[in-house]
Amino acid sequence: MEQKEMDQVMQKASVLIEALPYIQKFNRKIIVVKYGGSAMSNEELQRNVIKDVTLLKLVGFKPIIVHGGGKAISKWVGKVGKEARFVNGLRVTDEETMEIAEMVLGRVNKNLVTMVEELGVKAVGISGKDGGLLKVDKKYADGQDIGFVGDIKEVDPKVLYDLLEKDFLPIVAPVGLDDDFNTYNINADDAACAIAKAVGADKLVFLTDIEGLYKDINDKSSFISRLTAGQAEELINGGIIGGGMLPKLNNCTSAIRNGVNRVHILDGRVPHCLLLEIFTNEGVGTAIISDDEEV
Ligand SMILES: NC(=[NH2+])NCCC[C@H](N)C(=O)O
Repeated sequence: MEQKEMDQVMQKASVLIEALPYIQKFNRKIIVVKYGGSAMSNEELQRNVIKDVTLLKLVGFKPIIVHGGGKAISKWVGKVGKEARFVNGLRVTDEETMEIAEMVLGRVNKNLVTMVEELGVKAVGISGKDGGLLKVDKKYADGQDIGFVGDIKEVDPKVLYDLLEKDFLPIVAPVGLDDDFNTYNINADDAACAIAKAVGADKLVFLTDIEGLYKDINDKSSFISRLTAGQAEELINGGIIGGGMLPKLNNCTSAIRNGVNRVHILDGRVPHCLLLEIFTNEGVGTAIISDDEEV
């Protein structure tokens, strides 16, 4: 073999060897993946995400996917001649909108199941209604009634444990029931976070539309690769984190405070970001770790 070829072979081998300690460490561990945003927008990105999650499963992790509806809910709401309305980023959800959201999420859910099945892994798609997984209260936006938007008040993880034990890959659509068995739409980030806490996940991963956290959003060199939950709370309290990132980061710290080992914010637009984050030392996104770990 020529030297150049030899180098290439060694490079490939070292990538695989770098993964070894993580494969050992996360064996049989639960990892919750929130799948939403742009990573859902085209089929190629979808297949990449599904391949990554399936690979995680095949090397011995126990992944759970919690997904959103992407742009599809607004599209279908528009098709029936309704205008999508949001208050503080929350979709105003009347009965008809809820009906559409549940249908769209059901379809997205089964598409994801199909993609996993195509790769030879058994997946089961459920919503938060199944097995009483997600119980909600009605949520208000600044005191305003925004319809069937739910705040998770209780998670019963039994159905997920049963599926994992039987070696199925659970795929969850964020829909839940209130005490009167009305149907509610739930923010997928909130659902993923609540589920990760309830099942005692080792990792919670958010696939988002940004690279991760920045100290200064206008300065690309201020990217934060790792920080502790305490440091994240300092950023939150210091008003450094704005807009859509704030609720996400609150979910991250809440997960760590409730027993999840690490939370990762990844750019879902980067192909195979999940594998790059989990199987390499440096990762590609932002890892939020517990306070007793070293940054
Ligand atoms: N963004 C980072 N610094 N990531 C580090 C990831 C380390 C390791 N692969 C893990 O999953 O825990």
